[in-house]
Amino acid sequence: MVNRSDVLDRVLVLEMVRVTECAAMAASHLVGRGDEKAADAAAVDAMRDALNELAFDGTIVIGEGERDEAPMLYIGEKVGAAIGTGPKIDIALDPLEGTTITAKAGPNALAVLAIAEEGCLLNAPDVYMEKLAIGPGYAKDLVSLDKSVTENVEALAKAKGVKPNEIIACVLDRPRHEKLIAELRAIGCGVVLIPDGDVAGVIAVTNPETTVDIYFGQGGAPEGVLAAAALRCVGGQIQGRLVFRNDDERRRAAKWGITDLDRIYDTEDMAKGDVIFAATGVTDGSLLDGVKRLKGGLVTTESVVMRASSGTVRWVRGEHRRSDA
Ligand SMILES: O=P(O)(O)OC[C@H]1O[C@](O)(COP(=O)(O)O)[C@@H](O)[C@@H]1O
Ligand SMILES: [Mn+2]
Repeated sequence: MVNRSDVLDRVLVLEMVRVTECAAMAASHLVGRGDEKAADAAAVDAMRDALNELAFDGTIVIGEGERDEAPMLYIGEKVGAAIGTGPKIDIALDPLEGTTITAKAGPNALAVLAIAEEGCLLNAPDVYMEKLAIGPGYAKDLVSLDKSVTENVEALAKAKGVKPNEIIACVLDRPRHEKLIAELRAIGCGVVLIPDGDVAGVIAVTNPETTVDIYFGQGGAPEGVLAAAALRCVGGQIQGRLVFRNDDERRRAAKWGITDLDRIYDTEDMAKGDVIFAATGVTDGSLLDGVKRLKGGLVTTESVVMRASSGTVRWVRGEHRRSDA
């Protein structure tokens, strides 16, 4: 028998898509307009309004930044229409993952959201995180951030029954990754360089339709938690280690109760319990198509929503006819 809280949870799954759709449609007006801030602000506004319609007591744990630097959807902000009465939900979000991509009309910009019961999502500070991810079906800890890049590629190649030079790695195209890319190329790996958007980059390792086998490199820690939430639902492994460049960043970590600065977090450490992950494409990408504004005022969206407890993944195509879509 389905109990009441299950029904609520299931309704919430589809409501998540409404939230990411709203953010993606708002940002889509600014695709290719060269204004990252305006695109982000539009997505943030729309996502916050949509979250505030939902019957829960939500707390942002991964958001737009700390209270003094983000006017909305800051870490610790309460959202929802049932604050104090509804179920307590922790929320990790990136209303526009790929602000630069959106400004330049590049690929893979997403509106992203993950929710879980209180305490299930890592309170990651907004610093870099070194990431390593592989798809589903491999032994736990087959690869590790404690091993070298070459050792990890060799271990994965052996498990796949291929040669190391047949492995395809995805890496953010940044000067800080020069050594990493050189090491991958020295083994003969294919390196897919992405301009931005490592949430989609990490998820690509789980998708049989992409050629990507492994994800390497440093990106935002918040994006690491969001990617971990997705991998909890579809399988695959991610490891992350926070990267601190100065004392201010170390202080931020302390503020969120992080004392072991060298800790390696695995998928469950970042997102445990019954996690729900939702994303809507803003621009076309490896995971989702972007928002399309068709003749006659029809607006289409493509979204995905997934749930860790059941492993169900739903692809949702939306047609929006409201004049303000
Ligand atoms: O651009 P940087 O500083 O290398 O940071 C990398 C991070 O920025 C992004 O490329 C884009 O994130 P935002 O659009 O949210 O700023 C993330 O996917 C990635 O984790
Ligand atoms: Mn982002």
